[in-house]
Amino acid sequence: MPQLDPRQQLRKQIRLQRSALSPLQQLEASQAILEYLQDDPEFIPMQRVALYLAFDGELDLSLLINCLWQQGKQVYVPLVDPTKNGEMCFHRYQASSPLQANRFGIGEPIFDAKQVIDAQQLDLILAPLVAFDSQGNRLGMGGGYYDRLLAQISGDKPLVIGLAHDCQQINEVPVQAWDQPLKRIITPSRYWCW
Ligand SMILES: Nc1nc2c(c(=O)[nH]1)N(C=O)[C@@H](CNc1ccc(C(=O)N[C@@H](CCC(=O)O)C(=O)O)cc1)CN2
Ligand SMILES: Nc1ncnc2c1ncn2[C@@H]1O[C@H](COP(=O)(O)OP(=O)(O)OP(=O)(O)O)[C@@H](O)[C@H]1O
Repeated sequence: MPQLDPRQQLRKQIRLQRSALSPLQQLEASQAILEYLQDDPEFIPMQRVALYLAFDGELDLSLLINCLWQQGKQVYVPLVDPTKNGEMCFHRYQASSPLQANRFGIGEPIFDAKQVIDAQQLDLILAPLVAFDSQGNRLGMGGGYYDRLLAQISGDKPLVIGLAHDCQQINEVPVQAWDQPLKRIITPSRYWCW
């Protein structure tokens, strides 16, 4: 059997831990995130928010999504390009948007070029991750989707915040040259800012 590389091993281990969280732990985590964001004055003017549709034990954002819709804000979710390896865009997601599973089994809206937004037009990106460390280093699912996208962003806008359960924190992410460290991460127990 070929050995998994250390990043693959970490992904496997943390994904298992994350999937083992109970429905109650998941619910409490979702509520905690909603409270952090609702109480943050910085968040109030933000109109265009990209986030993700949770799978595999990721911190579930359904509560937040409903709250954003109620506030009349625009919600965007990732849509992977099936023709280009590693490329994704952010696509509008409304209560009426039909969803279909992508190649990874993650729900996404049906592609419509008019509903794609340039990342630079967003106010906020809430990014999923598999593992993070106390320096803000991020390990994702391994597709390089967010690394590529975040590499195109410069300046203060959009604000990028990683979201994770506390159990996703590890001592040290084995970083690669292309990894994009995060300036902020929110977990149910802590708001990290670097
Ligand atoms: N909710 C959510 N949506 C997201 C991401 C995410 O991390 N979370 N992504 C963030 O990048 C992109 C999808 N990235 C992914 C990359 C790899 C795998 C995955 O399951 N890989 C398999 C093996 C590869 C395959 O099936 O082709 C595996 O690891 O077992 C899933 C999603 C876009 N959408
Ligand atoms: N800015 C970039 N430009 C081109 N290729 C990149 C870039 N960032 C990452 N990649 C490629 O993507 C692949 C996967 O990267 P990595 O393992 O770091 O993904 P990840 O951070 O875990 O996943 P994700 O960012 O999708 O959550 C690597 O082989 C890397 O070469």
